[in-house]
Amino acid sequence: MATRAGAGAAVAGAAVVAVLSAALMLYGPPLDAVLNQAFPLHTARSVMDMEAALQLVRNVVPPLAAWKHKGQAGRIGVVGGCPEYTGAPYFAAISALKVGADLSHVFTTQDAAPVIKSYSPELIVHPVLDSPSAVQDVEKWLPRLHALVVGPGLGRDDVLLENVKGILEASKTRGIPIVIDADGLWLVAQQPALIQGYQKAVLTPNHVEFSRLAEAVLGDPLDGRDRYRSVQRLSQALGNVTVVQKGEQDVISNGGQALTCSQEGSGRRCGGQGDLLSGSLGVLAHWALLAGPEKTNGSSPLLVAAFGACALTRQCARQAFQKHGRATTAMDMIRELGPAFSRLFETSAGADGGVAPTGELRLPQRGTWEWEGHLGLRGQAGDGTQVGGANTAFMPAHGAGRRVALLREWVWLRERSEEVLWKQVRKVSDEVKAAAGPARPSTQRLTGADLLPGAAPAGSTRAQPWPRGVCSEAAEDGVSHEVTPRAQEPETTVWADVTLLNYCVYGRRNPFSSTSTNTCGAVTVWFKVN
Ligand SMILES: NC(=O)C1=CN([C@@H]2O[C@H](COP(=O)(O)OP(=O)(O)OC[C@H]3O[C@@H](n4cnc5c(N)ncnc54)[C@H](OP(=O)(O)O)[C@@H]3O)[C@@H](O)[C@H]2O)[C@@H](O)CC1
Ligand SMILES: Nc1ncnc2c1ncn2[C@@H]1O[C@H](COP(=O)(O)OP(=O)(O)OP(=O)(O)O)[C@@H](O)[C@H]1O
Repeated sequence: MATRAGAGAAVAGAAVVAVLSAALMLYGPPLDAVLNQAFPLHTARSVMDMEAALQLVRNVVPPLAAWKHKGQAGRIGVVGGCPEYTGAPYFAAISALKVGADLSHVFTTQDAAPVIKSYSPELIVHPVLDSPSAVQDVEKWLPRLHALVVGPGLGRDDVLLENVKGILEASKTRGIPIVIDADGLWLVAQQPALIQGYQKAVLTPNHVEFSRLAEAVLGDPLDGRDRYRSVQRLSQALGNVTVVQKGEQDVISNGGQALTCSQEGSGRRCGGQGDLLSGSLGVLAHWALLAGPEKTNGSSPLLVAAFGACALTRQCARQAFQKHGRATTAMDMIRELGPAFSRLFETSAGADGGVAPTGELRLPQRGTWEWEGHLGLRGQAGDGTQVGGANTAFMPAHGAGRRVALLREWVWLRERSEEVLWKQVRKVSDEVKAAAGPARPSTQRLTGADLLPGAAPAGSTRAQPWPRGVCSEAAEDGVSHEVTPRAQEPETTVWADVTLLNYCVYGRRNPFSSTSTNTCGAVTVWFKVN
């Protein structure tokens, strides 16, 4: 697992504010390989471990697509909330939506329901949990739900816990993935048989909840010296349910495999972070099980999902803390879910139509990986000789979404100078021309035929910059293209010391500008981080 410090060391000091797409391998290495490197716990994790595990998560994220209908990306149910705790189920349910579920239901008590509804019109809130017919009321919805999150803000009222017991039994019968957190874990500690052997369950205990479970199930208090072993033992004793022990590092195990997540978070421990995690995990668990071990290279989908949710929560914490410091609350973290998700799990080079995210350049280890990036230019697009001005790219996304992602990619190399970059591009261009003939520029209206399949260097993970035809469709799709105000651009700066390997350029008249001389274009560059 990566430490950001490690990444920071590799990129220290500087200056690329960019959105560059990481052309990572479609499938990462087998999780076993990651796991083998992930322990012992006290060893520092490398960027490669981090990237490998994150890549497995990326593999299970479904593409956004025009042909999909509402609900296909996930319908999640949160069972929890009581008059005292209305925030927790809200945090979990809204997090599920923001991670990408289409619909998020909350099953709560009659008193808590209007309060939770009042927080958000986006949640579907059922005031049923304290009703005598609670189990049947929830059961009616189960066929439509892809995952349940049980416990946030539930409290410990006996009637509610009894109802939740019935809901758990009904959900298990239907094979629904269940994330159990907070007071749901209290219930499990009282009656471990409830989830014994149910391998679609994920438990997400904090320190106290873990100790309680360990005592109940293993008869031991927590062995703080060997968290990995404790988590593994608890998981095994429960029949290989997945356990996520949250803490300074999150330790995840299904009894066989184990993984740690030490993604940089923040020092702020405000309440609600666990709710964000459990709601996010509900969605990721559904996606991962749907994708299956094929997409996780044979490894446990729930382990991968849990890792993804931990990394995401911690990334939200980190981003929120950068903005709000000590004042950070769970809501601030939830607002970061979109950008954090993009940063960790979406790449503009994704073959499945994901719109390019905003975010920082994710740098690989020095000297090891090859990347593809897209550098925008305005001015005379083409052979790269007249560049300057705003550095804006219309970058076609791929696949079904057919949207044009407008990216403002500001690239500074060392001196924060575009000119340095373009000198590099020209230099590489000359080398490429010498070796293989010129890249063919186009300043015409872009059509599929104008796409320049610049030769990817040997071993490139993508054969050509983007699929033929997509650009022309994108240009004609009538989407309105707005320039993102600069102020909204991410301010993250990272240093890239790169060697450019190859590039190709395309350009066309800018259909969104009244100035006839204004062209826009993009260049795909393959480069290596030194
Ligand atoms: N806005 C809302 O509606 C929110 C509602 N929430 C809901 O509240 C309900 C109760 O959940 P809970 O976590 O407060 O109860 P529980 O597990 O009994 O802990 C009690 C005590 O254990 C300790 N302690 C806790 N963590 C620890 C750690 N890592 N390491 C060490 N010690 C630790 C700490 O003890 P202290 O330090 O105070 O002595 C703590 O006070 C539950 O339904 C939840 O969903 C929350 O989601 C937040 C937002
Ligand atoms: N010391 C820490 N350093 C960094 N991240 C942490 C630390 N402790 C917990 N976290 C992260 O915070 C998130 C929530 O964990 P936490 O232990 O706060 O859960 P919780 O007590 O169940 O939360 P809630 O307040 O929602 O009930 C997890 O993603 C975890 O990785």
